[in-house]
Amino acid sequence: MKLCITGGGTGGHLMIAQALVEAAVKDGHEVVFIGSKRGQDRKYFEHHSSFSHVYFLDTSGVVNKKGLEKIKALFKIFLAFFKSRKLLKQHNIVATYSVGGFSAAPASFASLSKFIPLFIHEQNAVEGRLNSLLKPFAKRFISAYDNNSPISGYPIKDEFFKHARVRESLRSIIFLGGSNGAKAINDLALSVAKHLKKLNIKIIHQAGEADYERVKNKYESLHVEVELYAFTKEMDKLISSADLAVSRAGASTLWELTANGCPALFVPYPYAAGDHQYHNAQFIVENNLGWCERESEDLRVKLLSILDEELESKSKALLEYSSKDVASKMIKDVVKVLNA
Ligand SMILES: CC(=O)N[C@H]1[C@@H](OP(=O)(O)OP(=O)(O)OC[C@H]2O[C@@H](n3ccc(=O)[nH]c3=O)[C@H](O)[C@@H]2O)O[C@H](CO)[C@@H](O)[C@@H]1O
Repeated sequence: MKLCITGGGTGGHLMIAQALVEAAVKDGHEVVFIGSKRGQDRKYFEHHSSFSHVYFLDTSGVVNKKGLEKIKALFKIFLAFFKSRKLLKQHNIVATYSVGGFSAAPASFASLSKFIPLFIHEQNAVEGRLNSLLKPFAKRFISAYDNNSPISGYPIKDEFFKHARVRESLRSIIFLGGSNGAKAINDLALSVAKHLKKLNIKIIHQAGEADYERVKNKYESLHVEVELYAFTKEMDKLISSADLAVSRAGASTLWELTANGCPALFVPYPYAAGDHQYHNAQFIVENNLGWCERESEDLRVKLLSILDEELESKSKALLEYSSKDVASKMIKDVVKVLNA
């Protein structure tokens, strides 16, 4: 099968594209990527990837623009739409998988215009604008938050499953600020550091590049030992070694914690589009799998109350909730739909 994967902008979308291309190539399929010159698409796939061909078109976001800027962005998408149509024809593409983001627009519309089946993966509990627009025309709309989704679960790396374990007691806690770090989570960690030391609870902390030095100095002045990172490539190992997490509610991190069985207090990024991080976290809370508190609330009080909570039942429930091999199931599903 010759497949096109389209979309990107941020790591959240591109990680799904990566999981899908790896699963497709493993099954012997050929995959082409159509993304944008803007955002992180190039950083992810320009030099090393499993795609047979990668294309970065001249597109930019539309949603947050006004007036002339919006018209310019729409016109670029219009031109990229024709370019995408040519690419789909040139590579004999039989199906397109969109992972969302503005860069998915040209190839998604081009696929529909050529009656090439369109599949969509939505990462968040609140649908992105483009995904909502395209949903009625898609063959499949995959979402980990929708119990009626044809495939359940979220595509994440196997490593998080390999080291999964049931948490029975609280001996270590990990603070996670997402790819850029989060000042609110850093401040919370510092405000409870001495208390955690007294309770003999080890602290692991990913503070982000921008706030790293400040956080490091503060821990030193508090005389609290900490395993501190600005950014880590060993997230699976760090999460596995923790019994509780305090984390932003970006989709990948949330599902990585779930797959690993690590209960978490989520502190959503308040400015995410459509407040989607809050709704991602609410999904966890409603299913009794973890906790969520807004940045504006008293995070310290909330966290201290969670330290006394029983972790085992939540950890077990998380493990039961997560599904393995989701990317592979998504690729096999495309083949099934095409052969139906
Ligand atoms: C600010 C914002 O709008 N972020 C959005 C962005 O998330 P963003 O990509 O920032 O965050 P996610 O939590 O989805 O993913 C972060 C990824 O980076 C990894 N990581 C992070 C830190 C580190 O030191 N090392 C490391 O490897 C994590 O393990 C995870 O795999 O896209 C997601 C999917 O659409 C959304 O849910 C998020 O709301």
